[in-house]
Amino acid sequence: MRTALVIGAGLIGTSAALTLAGRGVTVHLADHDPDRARTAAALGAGSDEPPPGRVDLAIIAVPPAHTATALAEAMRTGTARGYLDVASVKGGPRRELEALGIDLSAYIGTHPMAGKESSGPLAATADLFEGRPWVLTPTPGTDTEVLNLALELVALCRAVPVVMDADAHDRAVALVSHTPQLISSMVAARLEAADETVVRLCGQGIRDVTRIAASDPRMWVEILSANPGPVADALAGVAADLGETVESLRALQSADDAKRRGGAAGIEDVLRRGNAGRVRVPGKHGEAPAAYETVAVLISDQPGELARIFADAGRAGVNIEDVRIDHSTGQQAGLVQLMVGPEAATAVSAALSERGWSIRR
Ligand SMILES: NC(=O)C1=CN([C@@H]2O[C@H](COP(=O)(O)OP(=O)(O)OC[C@H]3O[C@@H](n4cnc5c(N)ncnc54)[C@H](O)[C@@H]3O)[C@@H](O)[C@H]2O)C=CC1
Ligand SMILES: O=C(O)C(=O)Cc1ccc(O)cc1
Repeated sequence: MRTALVIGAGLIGTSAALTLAGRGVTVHLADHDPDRARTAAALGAGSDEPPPGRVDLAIIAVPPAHTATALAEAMRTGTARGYLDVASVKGGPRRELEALGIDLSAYIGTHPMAGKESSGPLAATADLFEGRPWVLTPTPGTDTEVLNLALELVALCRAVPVVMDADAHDRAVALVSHTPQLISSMVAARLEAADETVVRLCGQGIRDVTRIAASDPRMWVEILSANPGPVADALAGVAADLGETVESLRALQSADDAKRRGGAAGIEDVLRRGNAGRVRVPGKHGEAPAAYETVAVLISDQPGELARIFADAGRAGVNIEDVRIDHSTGQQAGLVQLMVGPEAATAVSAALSERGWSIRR
């Protein structure tokens, strides 16, 4: 692929454009808000001038409700050899395109399983898709050349291609993405009216559970509106667990021993099923989840502290797999949790202690 046109210079479009531009592809950026295309161009994601001729690949990265019309318009003008979209739902946009009576052989629906709670070009990063699944939904009518262009994009982004049927994709993301978004929002919504003295006790657990509650509601209304049935089914499963858990908790307040035992068993059951589900969540590059060890290091709240820890761990030859920062309210200190392979935990603790860091294991 030598040339690409990205339509929709937001988080996903600009991230793909940054990656392609960094790998030598000539990228053009378009957005119905010209400021967005200009910002993406200023970040090094390509040019905000229209392409001089036909490009190899047009990437449509606009909100789901606008995806089919943006695709149809680009296809009508013959902008590219191949066309793909990245919308979070796949069945709806395809059916809309079919209803418009357009020849879909040059189109493939795709979905990178990577994103963020923030949107727009300023949130984009060139490594957003690295190691993440990128779903491709070819049909028997998809041109091989177009499938190959999509595979090339996925490879350039160092993502992992996963071929699926569009409707199977929508049922899958209802469970692993759309329902979690709603649950995260619902947990965070409980905090809206909570007293400040309560909110200041928030620790890492609620931060983890509510990160995606910061996502753009308009975008999510569009995503959920395009996948309501599968999401309602998945959410009904959660609602059943919620109902049973409330009953178990009420039983724990009973004066009757047997009822209390039943309540504890109910709670234990949902927690154990949670453990069993959690171990199935794949690790960093899609492989089985790694059992990392956590080394917690106390840092003072000063510029450059994190860089010093990383440099000291690097000097000890240790690969940091993941990192988390706990800020203590009202204190000029925080706890950095370094996730490392089990074989590296002792070495990194020793090396950091030697350099004067305070370790909490
Ligand atoms: N945000 C996320 O984490 C993920 C989003 N997606 C999908 O990627 C697509 C884009 O999402 P984001 O980049 O997050 O949104 P965004 O809000 O950051 O960017 C969307 C851009 O499209 C532009 N736009 C809207 N309608 C347009 C039109 N008709 N023509 C040209 N430009 C238009 C907007 O001005 C905006 O700059 C959506 O379909 C979303 O479902 C896929 C994976 C992850
Ligand atoms: O922020 C995260 O971790 C996400 O998982 C974001 C996300 C949002 C929408 C998608 O269609 C795919 C991924």
